[in-house]
Amino acid sequence: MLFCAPWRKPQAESRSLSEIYKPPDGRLTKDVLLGEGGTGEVYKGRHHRRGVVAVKIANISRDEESVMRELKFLQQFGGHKNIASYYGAYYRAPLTECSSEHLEIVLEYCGGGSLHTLISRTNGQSLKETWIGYVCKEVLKGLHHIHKNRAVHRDIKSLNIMLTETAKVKTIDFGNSWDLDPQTGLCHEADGTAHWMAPEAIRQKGQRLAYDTKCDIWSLGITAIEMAEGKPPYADEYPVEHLIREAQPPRLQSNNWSQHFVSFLESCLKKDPSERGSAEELLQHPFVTQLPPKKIIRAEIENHLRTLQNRPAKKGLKGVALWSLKQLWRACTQTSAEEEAALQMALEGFSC
Ligand SMILES: Nc1ncnc2c1ncn2[C@@H]1O[C@H](COP(=O)(O)OP(=O)(O)OP(=O)(O)O)[C@@H](O)[C@H]1O
Repeated sequence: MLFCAPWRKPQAESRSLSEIYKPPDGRLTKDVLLGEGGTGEVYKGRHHRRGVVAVKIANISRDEESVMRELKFLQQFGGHKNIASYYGAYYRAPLTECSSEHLEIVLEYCGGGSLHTLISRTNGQSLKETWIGYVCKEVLKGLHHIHKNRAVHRDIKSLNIMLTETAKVKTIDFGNSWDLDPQTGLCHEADGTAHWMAPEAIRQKGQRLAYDTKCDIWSLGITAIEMAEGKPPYADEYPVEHLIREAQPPRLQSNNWSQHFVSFLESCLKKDPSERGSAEELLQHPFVTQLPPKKIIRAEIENHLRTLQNRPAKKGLKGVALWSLKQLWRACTQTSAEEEAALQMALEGFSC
């Protein structure tokens, strides 16, 4: 019996990848490295028609099937406004006999960085509750679209949620995504990142897995805790799988969060997936329906992203001290408005 429909190369596409995807031939240039994952590196680049883009370099010699599966999901879902757009892919032949074939996947550039970076570079590693509500709402919209089409993302976490420079929220990385079985609506393959994985998606010895779209909702709940507390529950525990399966669902540590937030999390983190809210249901939850106007929240986040961009990345105390001294020196040589801004940044540098 077929459960998770495995990806198969369509009949019409039994041609070689070099025939399906053309070489870039000067249409695509790569610039700075944006990030690195299991699939390969992601660069900021320039496409002759799209302008600034992100370029994901996927090694097809290593795992062609998973790259092609990711491409399929990008093509299918990249049109949604909460999913990074897919613009196309180019083929790169191996440079030598021993090197690998690559696909250069061209994506919408998310210039605000990952949600993970936003959390880790914010003082106290805790985001404002309205920002958490806004991010959850935008991710839920993307998930609703994916789930409606009978697929699961299976790797929702702060590293796979990106922000544009204007604080729009975009889900990335469909490398773990999977189509649900058309008959049962279930998936039986174990995959995901341990701390964010739903209890039912964790394989136990001798047990057959069976889970559905609700696994993404659990991962979103864990991501909401990450936004509030800077890390997922049991962050320092390895392995964590037995805790996720056996312990009570995680809760927020502080009592300072609103009842709406607490209740939203309870709906995301029900251990029994049939009691967990769906994306569609959670989009009606007051935690995300009673937010201040989106344009206000986006302006706040956009402003914060700009401040972070002007601040050095964490380089240890010495790096921060040196940078802050430079800012102080600049403050002494500038006009009063610039002086105040530079002083503010210098002080923030010491606390970041
Ligand atoms: N569209 C984008 N715009 C800007 N940066 C991006 C974009 N896509 C990816 N990145 C950066 O590259 C990193 C790796 O991307 P991605 O998660 O897609 O790679 P991966 O190899 O599939 O990772 P994983 O090992 O989690 O499967 C991201 O965390 C992010 O920092």
